[in-house]
Amino acid sequence: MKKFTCVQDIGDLKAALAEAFEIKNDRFKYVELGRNKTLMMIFFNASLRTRLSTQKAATNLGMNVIVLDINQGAWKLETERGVIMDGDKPEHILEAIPVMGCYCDIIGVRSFARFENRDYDYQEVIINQFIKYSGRPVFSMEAATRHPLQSFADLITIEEYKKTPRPKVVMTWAPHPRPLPQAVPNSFAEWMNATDYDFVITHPEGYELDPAFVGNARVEYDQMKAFEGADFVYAKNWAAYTGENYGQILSKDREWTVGDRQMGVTNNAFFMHCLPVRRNMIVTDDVIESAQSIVIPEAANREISATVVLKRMLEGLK
Ligand SMILES: CCC[C@H](NC(C)=O)C(=O)O
Ligand SMILES: NC(=O)OP(=O)(O)O
Repeated sequence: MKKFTCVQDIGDLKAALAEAFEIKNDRFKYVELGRNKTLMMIFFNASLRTRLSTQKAATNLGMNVIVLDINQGAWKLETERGVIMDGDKPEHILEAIPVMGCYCDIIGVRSFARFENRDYDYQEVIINQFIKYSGRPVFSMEAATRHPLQSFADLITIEEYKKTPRPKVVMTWAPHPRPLPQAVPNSFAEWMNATDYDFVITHPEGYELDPAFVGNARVEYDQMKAFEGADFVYAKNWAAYTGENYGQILSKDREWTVGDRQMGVTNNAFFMHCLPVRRNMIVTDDVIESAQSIVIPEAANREISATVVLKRMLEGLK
């Protein structure tokens, strides 16, 4: 595996899930694979789960780990080519990337959408520069348009908890005080569309995601209707994607906050969220604390999805 940025990069999902459950059963089984190999994790944005679970995954495989928070301690990076660098950025990313590649064997990158220009974000400029110039295998720790480590963990979790072969999975928008990226919902939709689940997306009008990610999913503007008979509810906020509204907050309607009212029309659905979550904006205290909430096992599976991806990258180094 040379890159992991999207569902296609993991290949056959059944094989990937089998590998995940094998590792979950014995997460140190491949501890020799990473001996004297170094993972470098590069964060342009904050993180708790990705930072901790990916470092744990690397130690499961016997790897050394270097973590760099670009905005704390490293030189401010110019990322645009052709810019006369007479401002506050002493280093260009096109030098920094191959230099970082000198000190490691595998690179993970977190670089969120900037919401300044939709084309720039959706061309995935930053992570593609790492893929092109680092000389190392690169995986996404959430980029501008996807979060594959999260979505792989979400799939593992649904497979563990589903009570029917083809569960109804509903991804619902919920309100948030800040404009959040479309990466998590895009990615979840991409992975759900790669399964045979009954997948529905529900959100207020104006929050339509990129059709490339929505695919064949059913879109329902009536949240209660969408929730009817659901087996899994996946809640997430995202800023508007379409046209001039890109990156904007169009609604903070707390009628969309997931509570007992909505969960009451489901098929005793499990509640999921990638975390961090704003309680009583995205979901009520009662729902996220209920027996149906699996947000903690979902977060725990981030260690498993990262271990599978790192294992495949290490195997590719041989
Ligand atoms: C895993 C989620 C990361 C990020 N969340 C925030 C709060 O920025 C997002 O919504 O994409
Ligand atoms: N779900 C997730 O990626 O969490 P962090 O942003 O804390 O890494």
